[in-house]
Amino acid sequence: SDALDVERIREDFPILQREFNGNQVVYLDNAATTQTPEPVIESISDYYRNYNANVHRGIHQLSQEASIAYEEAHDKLAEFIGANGREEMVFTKNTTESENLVAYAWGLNELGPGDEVVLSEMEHHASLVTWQQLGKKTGADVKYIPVTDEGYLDMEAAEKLITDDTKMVSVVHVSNTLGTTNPVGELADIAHDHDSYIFVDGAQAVPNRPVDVQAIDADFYAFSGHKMVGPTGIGGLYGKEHVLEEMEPYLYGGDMIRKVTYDDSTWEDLPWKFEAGTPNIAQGIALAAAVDYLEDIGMERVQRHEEQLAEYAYDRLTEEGDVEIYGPPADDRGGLVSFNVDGVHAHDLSSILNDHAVAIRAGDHCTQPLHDKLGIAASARASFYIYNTREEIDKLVDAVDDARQLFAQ
Ligand SMILES: Cc1ncc(COP(=O)(O)O)c(CN[C@@H](CS)C(=O)O)c1O
Repeated sequence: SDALDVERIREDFPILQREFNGNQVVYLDNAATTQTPEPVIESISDYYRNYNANVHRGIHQLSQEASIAYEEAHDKLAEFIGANGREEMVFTKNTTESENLVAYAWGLNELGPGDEVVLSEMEHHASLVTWQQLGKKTGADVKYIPVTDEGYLDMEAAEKLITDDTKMVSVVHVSNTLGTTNPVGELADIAHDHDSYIFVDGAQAVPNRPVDVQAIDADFYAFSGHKMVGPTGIGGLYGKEHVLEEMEPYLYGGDMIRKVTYDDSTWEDLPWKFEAGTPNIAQGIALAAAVDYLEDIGMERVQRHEEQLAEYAYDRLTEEGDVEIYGPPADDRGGLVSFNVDGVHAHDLSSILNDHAVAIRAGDHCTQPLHDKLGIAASARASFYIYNTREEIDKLVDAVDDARQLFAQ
């Protein structure tokens, strides 16, 4: 069948065999971070065991091998997201650093009073706080595209908010709280009609579905390796080559320079101009192994699997009539559900679920303003990935029922 082989995949994740209080772990916190399969773990060990060296073409064999592997990882990630090549694929620590890189390397130099940055009300703090603070530093105004009651962006409002004063639109591709998929291609068109850049936060999209940054026509696109079965400490910033060429470096130091004198310096080619100092070499190489792992499954299959689980979870969780789920309908959301159970605080719920070895997230998921807008202090969130099953969702629902019995009397 065209479905992915979950049982085969689960064999690559020994952590899923762990048991707490006699219960096998049910890991449903994949929007926070995903687990790491053996081939990715092995790629890290293999690097340190067999060809650990500093990169950028030292003159000895080990450095050559490490340099080539690290550089070719850029090619693989570029291809994975539809970029033209490594020149458009900067490795960063994570999505947060990618947002900050553009805010400081571009925003600080280009924004000033009278300029506007347009965000959405569902932005993650990585984008929202970054551009909010850049606005304060530069005098630029920050505006927010409203989110409708159904959890979608109000596109009529977006058309009005994005004007010739807009210099940057920064929007999330898939919301980590609502599960909404935003029309980022349409937003890119609107932004470009007004000569604005668009930055797309793809932290919850690159791991979960096919992404083509050129089809979207994003000027910048960010993602994190640890959310796509890669290690922590590595992420990506896609930028159109001509845009990155015009940008000043973000961090200065070794590797990012071409010539240095006491008076001035010149910069390396892209993407190295934005990768100062010794990079996370093993993590970059392992991120390429993560791409191999996901491409072996197929991103269309990954997306379909996750979305079917989210739909099943939505339907099961709402059977009792006392659960509110935030965001779009069951059949129009990414692989996560954020919810509350009447009479049970999200933190109490997650604690009871933990007694059942069911791992979810509770809190604001780094979208506090959105929670304020929803009128809730916190929500519980279950997020699914390639190794989750319907049986695990049944365990989630049973544990929720246990909490309901305990708290909602
Ligand atoms: C949409 C979105 N944008 C940016 C980030 C930040 O990713 P970093 O790798 O931490 O830099 C995240 C990570 N969201 C985690 C931690 S708050 C979650 O539990 O939802 C995200 O979901």
